[in-house]
Amino acid sequence: MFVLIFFTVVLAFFLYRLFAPGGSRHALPLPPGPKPWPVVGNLPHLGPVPHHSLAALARQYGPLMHLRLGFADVVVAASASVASQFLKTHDANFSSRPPNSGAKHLAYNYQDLVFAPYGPRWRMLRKISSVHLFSGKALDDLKHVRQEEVGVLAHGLASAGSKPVSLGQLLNVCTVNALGRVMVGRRLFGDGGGREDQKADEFKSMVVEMMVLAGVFNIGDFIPALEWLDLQGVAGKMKKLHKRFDAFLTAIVEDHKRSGEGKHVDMLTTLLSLTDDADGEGAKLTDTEIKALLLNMFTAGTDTSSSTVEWAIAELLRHPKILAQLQQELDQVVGRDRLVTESDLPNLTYLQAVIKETFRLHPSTPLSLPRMASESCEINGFHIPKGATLLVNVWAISRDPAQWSEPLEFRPERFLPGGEKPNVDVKGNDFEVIPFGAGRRICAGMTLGLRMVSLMTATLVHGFDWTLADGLTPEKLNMDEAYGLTLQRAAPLMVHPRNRLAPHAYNASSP
Ligand code: HEM
Repeated sequence: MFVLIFFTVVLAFFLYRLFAPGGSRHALPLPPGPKPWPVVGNLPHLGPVPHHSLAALARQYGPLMHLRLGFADVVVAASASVASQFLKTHDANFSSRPPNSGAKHLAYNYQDLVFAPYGPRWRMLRKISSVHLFSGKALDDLKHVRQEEVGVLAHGLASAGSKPVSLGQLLNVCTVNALGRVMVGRRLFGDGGGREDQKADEFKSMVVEMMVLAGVFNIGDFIPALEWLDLQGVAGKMKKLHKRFDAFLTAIVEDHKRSGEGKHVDMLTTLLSLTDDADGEGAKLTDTEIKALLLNMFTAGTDTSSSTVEWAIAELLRHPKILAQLQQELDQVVGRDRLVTESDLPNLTYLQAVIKETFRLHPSTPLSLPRMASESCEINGFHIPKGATLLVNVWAISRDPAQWSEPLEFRPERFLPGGEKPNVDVKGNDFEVIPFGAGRRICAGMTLGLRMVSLMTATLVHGFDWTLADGLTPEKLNMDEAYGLTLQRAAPLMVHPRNRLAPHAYNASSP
């Protein structure tokens, strides 16, 4: 076995040197970067938390770096201006994603929206989700669903009693149920009221496992000759996890077909009813494509939003003056007689600054999602080879001291009039803070994500005072990040809520 592996790697290495993607033979140089090791290249440089290691490397080699991971060319953007070169000036060329084991084993072999190659099928899937889920009209039509689910969360917290609550877990149930009602016409878990629910715990752990696996730099993706060996066991774990997700999604789709189409007004009914010539949307979707789309929404759309709110509350607990100022704004605009609604959000200026500042310091996907160069091109005088993977270190960009004063400080005021970035938003226009990415493949669910994150944060801050469990003081709160494609807290936030509104405000009208 050892001899076989040895010769496979050596052969692959020499074939690679022979047919290497033009970088070294090109007139322009490749961007600078750390010297790669033989065969594995710069994989060892990535360390346990790649966005941290890549940020440190960028300080040494500059905001546009070239790495060789195994046999793959990888370029890393670590400043706002370099990111805008890739995602604005050269966006069309970087609108596909590189092949990877996650797309193959977890996302139904690229049949989903997140990993679909840029082209007609991606356009069709993106259009379907834009029209039925994310358009202004679709979002407004379903705003009562989000408000009801956030109301159920507040009701559960108001009756939490003396036991501490795991805030991230409850927020996750809230986002999954809100999305579940929109996507498949029903809640997926329990009553959403804050009691423990084994199925919900299991689902969250599946999503987190998916993000952890998808975040692993899998050797087989970068050294194809070694793919079959699955050295880190990643592909094996992905296949097992895929079976669990598939069973979960198949049950939902079959149940929906059985319970009679036309009864529900939800996205799954619409997807099942599309025909080949359906209203210009292009094609009938197969059951696999439908399951892949549901999988995207339930994974890309839940943990990202709920963990952002968990980070926001953790920051506010560490900054009591900012928390008090936000509560004051909420009391002024909403009063103490009812919960926040989505219609209040445009009137909550300080809340918006707090949300932006949370996204700046804790972007849910710190390395965004990878893109790929469809053709070779020139950026800032460097050669970017065809097929190179692009990583945008959005985490490093939004902590860049060249752009932000005291970048590690949580200071929402920087986004207010008179602050250093009064007109900057997080929607992909201002490259110094791009938590949702930018360009053609910007997050499809950005508007929904922003509304959910804002509504949940506002409701938690307005509805409750908070203390940390086990007598922990805010200064001692662990703010470490766990490893994965998404930015989880290493230690879940355990807290005690204390009601601050009139008792009737918490009486959620359960649908
Ligand atoms: C806090 C909330 C969220 C954040 C920070 C976030 C972040 C991101 C990022 C960085 C990307 C990659 C963009 C790029 O390549 O430039 C992405 C893609 C995507 N997101 Fe989100 N996301 C969030 C919420 C959601 C929600 C609520 C949904 C759906 C329910 C969603 C669905 C998607 C999909 C489908 C894609 C792939 C788009 C494509 O490839 O065309 N996301 N998201």
